[in-house]
Amino acid sequence: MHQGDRNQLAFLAVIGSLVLAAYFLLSRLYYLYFHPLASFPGPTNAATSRRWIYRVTDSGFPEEELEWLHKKHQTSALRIGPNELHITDVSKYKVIYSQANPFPKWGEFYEAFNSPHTVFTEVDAKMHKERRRLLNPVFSRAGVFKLEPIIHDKARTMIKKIDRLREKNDINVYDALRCLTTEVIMEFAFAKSANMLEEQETSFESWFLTAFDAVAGSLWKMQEFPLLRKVAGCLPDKVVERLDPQLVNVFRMLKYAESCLNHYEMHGNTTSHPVVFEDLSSLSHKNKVTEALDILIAGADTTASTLTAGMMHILSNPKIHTNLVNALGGVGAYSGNAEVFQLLELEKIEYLTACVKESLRVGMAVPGRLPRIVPHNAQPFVVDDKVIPPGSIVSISAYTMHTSEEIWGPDARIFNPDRWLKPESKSLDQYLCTFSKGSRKCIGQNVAFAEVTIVLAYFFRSFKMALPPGFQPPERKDKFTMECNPMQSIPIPKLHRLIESAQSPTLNRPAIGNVEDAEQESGAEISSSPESSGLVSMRGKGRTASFHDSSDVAPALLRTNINIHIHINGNSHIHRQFFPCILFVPD
Ligand code: HEM
Repeated sequence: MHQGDRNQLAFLAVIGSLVLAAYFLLSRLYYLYFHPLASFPGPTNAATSRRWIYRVTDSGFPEEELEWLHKKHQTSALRIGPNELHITDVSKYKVIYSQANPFPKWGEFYEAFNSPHTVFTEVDAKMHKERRRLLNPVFSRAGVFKLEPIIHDKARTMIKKIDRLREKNDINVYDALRCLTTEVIMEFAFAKSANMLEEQETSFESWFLTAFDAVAGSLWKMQEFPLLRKVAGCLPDKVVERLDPQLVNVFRMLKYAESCLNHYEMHGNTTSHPVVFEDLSSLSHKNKVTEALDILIAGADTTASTLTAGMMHILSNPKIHTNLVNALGGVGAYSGNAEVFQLLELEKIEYLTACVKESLRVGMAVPGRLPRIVPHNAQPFVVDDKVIPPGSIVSISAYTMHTSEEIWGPDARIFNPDRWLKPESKSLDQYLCTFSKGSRKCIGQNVAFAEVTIVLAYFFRSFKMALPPGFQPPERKDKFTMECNPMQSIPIPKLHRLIESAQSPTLNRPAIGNVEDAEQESGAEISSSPESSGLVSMRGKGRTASFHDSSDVAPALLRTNINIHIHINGNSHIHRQFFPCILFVPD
């Protein structure tokens, strides 16, 4: 190359870099000072690039970070992306997620689920309405009653297996529940079950759960790198498998869904209950498979994580535990006779329903953002006396709704079934946002409600249960739906440890009501540190955990058998946890 050519290339490289630098600088200036959302407070990095929210989302449980930032900036409309606000004004929930005029779903977010035009991902209101009309009957209350025998059948299989294994093997309750809920929805969506509950002789492991974890694990990456998603979508399966071996199970899952549809198309519905395929006859083969698979993914882990969280909370408070067992007629009342547990009967047990609702509230399986676009040609959307420009992306999280003291009172974060049993409690239903609200609310909520009710009844009538002393809870992970970090899932300890736990004074103690009591109980020191914006800081012996406020600390102490060492850094990197480990105490 001539010297002249080299000079020219160097010149072009310098100009290119300058143009790029000017572009970044100008776009930063635009987003910070001239964008329609420029006047809304939030972290600077969030205003200029979406990387900030991807990073926070990927960190595990973004809602706590957002809550802290709302407090820090003293705002109900926090800027969390160049064009996105997170809202905490709870009165606006029904405006965004309304029945008559809902704000439309933000397409880019839902594209990452890689299931275009299903009832869950469809952005176009008309097309969504049409698909929902097809599916509504099978998800109705009448449809759920027809599905009820399947739930009993699967619950009995699970209980029997736990009973068989509990003396010799560790049992992971979270996995057991995931197998159960997946199988129920499979029967419902595919007219066939993969027999996950019995897949392994001595555990509840299943290739299907591995596939689920792979799907959930890749979701935020798919959000962050839409190009990667598009490229991966064009590559042959074999190449994708090579790039990410975990995806083998995902393809296996797709193939399984397809084989179920083929079976259904050849033999028709051979079950005694309605199945989703029946309502989808007008769709193409491919769309039927995607819809059924989406319903399976939407309904399986969500219900299992709610159940797991609910059981942990119930077991962590002896009073609630005893009340529930008594309301159900005592442990051992289950005699293997399914008649005892008919849903209609169970729904009359007020304390059980209260525990179900509280499990759905506190153990919300979809705690995070459900992003929507502020519509044009509508009433101005005003938060903090500021009009939010049409075209902006907004959301109010279930986490925000369910931790609101304005709605639930000072014990908003505490698992308290009694809140549902007061004369005025009926009005609280409108604030239970676990399933979202309006025209895009969960179509499977009747199914989920039935499953949680029936399975809690089976567990608490079949076994004496207790949390083990001093176990390490797994990290809570929000991957759109709540997951336990599989690496940290703790198995149920073997029988010789049950005696120890049954004698543990912690398990018989009433809930500790406040920080002073908690300090006394634990011998640990609890303090509020100003640099962490009122978050609770606590030092003691043992392991590390973090809590958002003092009301969280007391029940946590009880649950974790106290010797915990809590510290919170200025950045409020918080790991609040729930516990998939439950002991089965022999009668
Ligand atoms: C405790 C269990 C469950 C929770 C917490 C839950 C939560 C939710 C939430 C929050 C949404 C709205 C999502 C959004 O706006 O992006 C939703 C939608 C949906 N859920 Fe559920 N769900 C549960 C169980 C189920 C079950 C059992 C099924 C199926 C059998 C199901 C199927 C669906 C479907 C198909 C949608 C999309 C509805 C639409 O957009 O019209 N879910 N769910």
